[in-house]
Amino acid sequence: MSYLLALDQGTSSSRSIVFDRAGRVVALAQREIRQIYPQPGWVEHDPRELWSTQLETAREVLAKAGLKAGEVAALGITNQRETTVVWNRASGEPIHNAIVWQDRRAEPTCAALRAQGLEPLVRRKTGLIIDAYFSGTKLKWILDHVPGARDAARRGELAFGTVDSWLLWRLTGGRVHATDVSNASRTMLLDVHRNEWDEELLAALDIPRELLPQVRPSAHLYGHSESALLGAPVAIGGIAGDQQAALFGQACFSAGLAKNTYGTGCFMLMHTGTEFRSSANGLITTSAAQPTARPEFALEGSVFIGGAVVQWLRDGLRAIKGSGEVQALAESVPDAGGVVFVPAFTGLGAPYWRPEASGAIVGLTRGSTVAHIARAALESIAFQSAALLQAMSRDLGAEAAVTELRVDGGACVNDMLMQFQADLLGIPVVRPQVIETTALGAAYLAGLACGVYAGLDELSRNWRVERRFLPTLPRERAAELMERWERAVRQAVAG
Ligand SMILES: Nc1ncnc2c1ncn2[C@@H]1O[C@H](COP(=O)(O)OP(=O)(O)O)[C@@H](O)[C@H]1O
Ligand SMILES: O=P(O)(O)OC[C@H](O)CO
Repeated sequence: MSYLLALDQGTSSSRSIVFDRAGRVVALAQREIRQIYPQPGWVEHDPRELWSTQLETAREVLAKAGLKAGEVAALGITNQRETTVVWNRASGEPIHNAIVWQDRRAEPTCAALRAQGLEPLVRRKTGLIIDAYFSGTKLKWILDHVPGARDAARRGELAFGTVDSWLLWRLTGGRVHATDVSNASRTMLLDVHRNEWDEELLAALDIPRELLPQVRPSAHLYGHSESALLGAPVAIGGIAGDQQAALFGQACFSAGLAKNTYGTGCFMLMHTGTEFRSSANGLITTSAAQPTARPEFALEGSVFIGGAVVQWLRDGLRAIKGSGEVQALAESVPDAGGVVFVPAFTGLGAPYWRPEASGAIVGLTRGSTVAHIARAALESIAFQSAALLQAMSRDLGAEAAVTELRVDGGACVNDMLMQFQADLLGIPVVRPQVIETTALGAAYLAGLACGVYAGLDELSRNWRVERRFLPTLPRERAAELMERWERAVRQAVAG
C-alpha cells in the first residue's frame, strides 16, 4: 500500500492528487474557487468553500484512482500561504471570510509598525519584511473589526489558522489545531530560530496567544481524518506551504538548490540548509519544509504577476483566446522589437517592493504589433525571475552560486519562456517530468512521516529531468537586456 494523497488548496482552485511511491501522478481532481473582491485591494475566500471543494476533490480523486481510503498510506496538505482564517472552536464556523494573501487592507497597520521602528526586530526573528502580505496584520484586522472577537479570543473561544490549519481542523473533526513550521513562518508571528510563537510580536499586534495553533515539523503525524469523510480514517502525515512544498517536491533539500514556480505569480526559493541568511537585496528568509525538528531555511523572492500577465493578454487585451496560444503569437516575431512590458498591476513585489508602481509598456514604435506585446509579456515573467536570481547571487556571493534552476507551475510548459529564462540567467533551466511538484512535496512529507520512504535519498532518485534548456545568448547581450528591463522598471515606478 504505497499510494499517497496530496490535498493542494491554492489561490484559484482546490486540487487533490494521488501519487504512487515513485512520485508519479495516478489521478487528479480539481475545483475552481470563488474570488471575492469586496473593495479595491481586498481579496477574500469563503473558508467553507475552501473546505467543501477540497473534500469533494479528495473523494473524486480516490474514485478516479480506483482506490479506497484504506489503501492510501497517508495524506499531506499543502496550501496557498498567508491566507488567514478565524473560526469559533465550538461551532466550527468561521467568524469572517478568509483574508487572502493578495489582500492589501492591513497596509495601515504595517505603516504603524514600521513607524514604531519594528522592522529590524521582525527581520531578525521572522526573516520577513513588514508587509500586508503576511498573516499577522490580517489577523489583527479581523480581531479589530469583528465585534467581540478579541475578547472571545482571550477567552479561548476562537481559533486562528492559515489554510492548512483550517483544513486539518475540519479533517480531524475539530480535534487537532496545528500548523507546520513553513506555514507558521509566513505569519510574521513566529520566531523561526526556535519555531515558537514570539511574545514580543504577539504583543505588538495585540494577538492573544489562545488563538494560535501548535507548531509542528512539516513531516509529522498530525492525526487521522474522520472516518466518515473519506470512508476510512487516513493518517495526516505532512503539511507545508505550497512554495516550500514545491521546493521539497523538486528534491531541493540542501543549500544552493533552487526552484522557480511559474503560476499566477512566480515564487523563487533557494534552500540555504540550516543557515538563516538575511538578504540585503530585497528577498525574504523563510522556513523551508522541515522533515525533522531541525530548523531549515530558504531565501525567497515573490513576483506578484507571473502567468497572470498571460491571463491579461487573454481577458484584458483579448489578444489570445486561451493561454496555450501565447507561444505561437509571441514566436510570430523574432523578438520583442524593443518593447518592454512591466506588469506591475498590483505594484511590484520582490526584489523591488514598490507597492505604488503601476503597469507600463515602453519602447512602442509605429512597427509594434500585438505579437511584440505578447512576446514582451512573456519576457517580463523571465525578467522578473532573473532579477530575483540576481538578488540571490548578490546575497550569496560567488562561492554559493546557483548552478541550475528547477522549474514548475502552469506557465513552465511554455518552451519559449523557459529558453528565454535560460538565456537571461546564463545557467540551465531544468523542467522535471512531474511538474505537480507542490502536491508531490506534500505527498513526500506524508510518506516520510508514515514510513513509506526511509529517507531523502529515495526522493532525490525519483526526481527526473524532462527537458534541460541551455543558455545560448552571449552574456553581454543578456546584460543589455537586463539593463533595458531595469530602465523600464524605473519608469513604471516613477508612474
Ligand atoms: N502556455 C502557457 N504559457 C504561458 N503561461 C501559461 C501557459 N499556460 C498557462 N499559463 C499561465 O499559468 C498560470 C496558471 O498556473 P498554475 O500553476 O495553475 O497557477 P496557480 O497555482 O497560481 O493557480 C496562469 O496564470 C496562466 O496564464
Ligand atoms: O496558490 P498559489 O499557487 O497562487 O500560491 C500562493 C502563495 O503561497 C502565496 O504566498
